[in-house]
Amino acid sequence: MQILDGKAVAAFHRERIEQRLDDLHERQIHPELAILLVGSDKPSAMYAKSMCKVACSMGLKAEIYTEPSTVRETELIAMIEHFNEQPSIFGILMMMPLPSHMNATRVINCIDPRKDVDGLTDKSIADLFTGRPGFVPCTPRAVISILDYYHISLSGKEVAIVGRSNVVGKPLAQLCLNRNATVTHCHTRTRELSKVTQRADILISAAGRAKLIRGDMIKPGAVVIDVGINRWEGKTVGDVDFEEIKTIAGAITPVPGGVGAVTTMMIVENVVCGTKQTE
Ligand SMILES: Nc1nc(=O)c2c([nH]1)NC[C@@H]1CN(c3ccc(C(=O)N[C@@H](CCC(=O)O)C(=O)O)cc3)C=[N+]21
Repeated sequence: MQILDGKAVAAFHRERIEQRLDDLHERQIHPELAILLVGSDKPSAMYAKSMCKVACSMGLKAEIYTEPSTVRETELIAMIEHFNEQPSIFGILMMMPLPSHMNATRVINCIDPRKDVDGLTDKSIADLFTGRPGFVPCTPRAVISILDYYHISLSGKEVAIVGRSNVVGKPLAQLCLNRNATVTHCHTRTRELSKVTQRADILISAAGRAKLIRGDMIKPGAVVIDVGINRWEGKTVGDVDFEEIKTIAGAITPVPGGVGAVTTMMIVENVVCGTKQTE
């Protein structure tokens, strides 16, 4: 069984992105990333922290703006509008999910699409769905980027995606379709989930539930991509029961050190390199 090493993938992209950032600095352009963290969602706090660490290590200025979950929607929108107007800010990253008392769609769509580095606005979503250039959400991009690095083709493959969030599951299905995969999209109401997952050549779990994917759910030799971030006995684990599947799967991304490690690099790339063609 092969470990798909996210750190190696991130390192592969790092040099080119740093070069681009150096070029900008030489031209006296100093891009900044504004990270908005609302409430106390653990994965979001973890992401914000590693995002800052990676950005700083590469010479990209990144700042976390933390607000309590009780912050008013109007106040949050005012912050976004301020970032929209500030020329030094190239990217605005809104951590999801937002507290339930807010209208997340309304808040997100206040982000200037030119600064929407995580591809969350309606404009970015429409661009992705119709194949126009635009910002693509970074976690799904990280998944594709890992498959590309290891030369795992999606074309004609049976792909099962578990989880249908707007940040991960839905855009990921679109990216896999663009690569000519046959996509089955599973979720909490899917009946006989294991029957569907057993068919998959590539199984991607983004459900956010520890030990959801067990050994008897995968096809021998399948590629398993674990996007989950969960706490289990004080440790960070994915959705996949690693011990159970390690003798059955052909390849797997670990948590940590898998998809998450690449996601942060994709954000930096979006901030310093601008929009990408739909992948
Ligand atoms: N708009 C938005 N986009 C997201 O992509 C998004 C989000 N909101 N909200 C929260 C989740 C969570 N998430 C993580 C990404 C990277 C790591 C990460 O860097 N993990 C490293 C280090 C983990 C560690 O410190 O142990 C690793 O897996 O190797 C973690 C979590 C992105 N999310």
